[in-house]
Amino acid sequence: MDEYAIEVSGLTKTFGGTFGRGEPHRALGGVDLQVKRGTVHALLGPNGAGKTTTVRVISTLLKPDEGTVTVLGTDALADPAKVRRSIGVSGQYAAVDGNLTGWENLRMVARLYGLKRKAAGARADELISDFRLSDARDRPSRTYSGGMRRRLDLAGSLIARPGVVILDEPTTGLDPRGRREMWALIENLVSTGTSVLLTTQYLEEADALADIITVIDKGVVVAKGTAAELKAASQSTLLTVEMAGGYDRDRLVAVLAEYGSGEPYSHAHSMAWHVPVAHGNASAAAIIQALSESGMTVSDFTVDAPTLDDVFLNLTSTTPDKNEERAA
Ligand SMILES: Nc1ncnc2c1ncn2[C@@H]1O[C@H](COP(=O)(O)OP(=O)(O)OP(=O)(O)O)[C@@H](O)[C@H]1O
Repeated sequence: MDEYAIEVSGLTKTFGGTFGRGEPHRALGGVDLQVKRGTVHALLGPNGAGKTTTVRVISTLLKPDEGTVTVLGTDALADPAKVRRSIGVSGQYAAVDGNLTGWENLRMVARLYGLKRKAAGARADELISDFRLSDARDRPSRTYSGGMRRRLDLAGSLIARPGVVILDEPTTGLDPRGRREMWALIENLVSTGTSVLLTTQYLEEADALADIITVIDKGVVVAKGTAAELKAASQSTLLTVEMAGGYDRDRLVAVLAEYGSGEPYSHAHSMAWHVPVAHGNASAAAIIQALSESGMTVSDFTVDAPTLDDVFLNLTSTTPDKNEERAA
């Protein structure tokens, strides 16, 4: 048996530019991804990183320009129908008919999968109960909360007991409680041996759920590993300096870049600058001294362990834009 539930190699996809209309946009620039059987793998990236494009290719809804996709040992490009039968896909935009009750929605999907009337009803009963929708089973699903609709959508993707489940941003737009409920369901799913690939913009979500995280930005993989490995590989501490009054931005960035161990960055309209530093206080002291020698006054500074968001920002803010590169 293959070690991987999903194996993706060298995926590229460029949109647009057909019939002379619009500039072509390279959404994927050679993505590799391996999801081990029985694990949760998070594809993490900011808006427009290429997450949905990747999962659409894996789900056989979109053909890549180049690359290979294997799902449970089947070549997805050669035999998409077989792959479709072995995966469940649950999307950002829940495929739920609001006029049908939760139970009717599930029974309809089960019928579409070819289950006989009685078996379809029984499977719907089972999933309604597993997904804690019993109280709402006979209400039109348009009356459901966002969290309930997501649960119903996820339940629908599990009708045929797929070995691989792909979840595209399963908790975007949910409140913290809805998010945690979804996490519990996903953990439960994987405990039964299902392999899960989920896309997310939330590092916290990847941290909570995923065995392995692949970070993608502008269509390229920028990091891969366990949450702990990503945090350890990202520079261990972050120096923040607050600048007093006017300062020479280019010189400041040059000093931070020289002594820091990563790209300096600043949030919009802020006098504070951040740079990862490899040697904690020693690097911080060297930077403050160098800034002072260059005539720039630091009004305040802190040396902190990076937050998860800082790790993410640091990883994704330095990715070269393949489209800009090509245009240059
Ligand atoms: N059908 C399409 N035609 C043209 N461009 C597209 C198409 N689909 C996606 N893109 C572009 O490809 C890039 C990657 O999009 P994709 O939806 O995969 O990103 P994402 O990481 O899923 O983002 P989000 O978190 O916003 O859903 C974006 O720049 C997007 O505008």
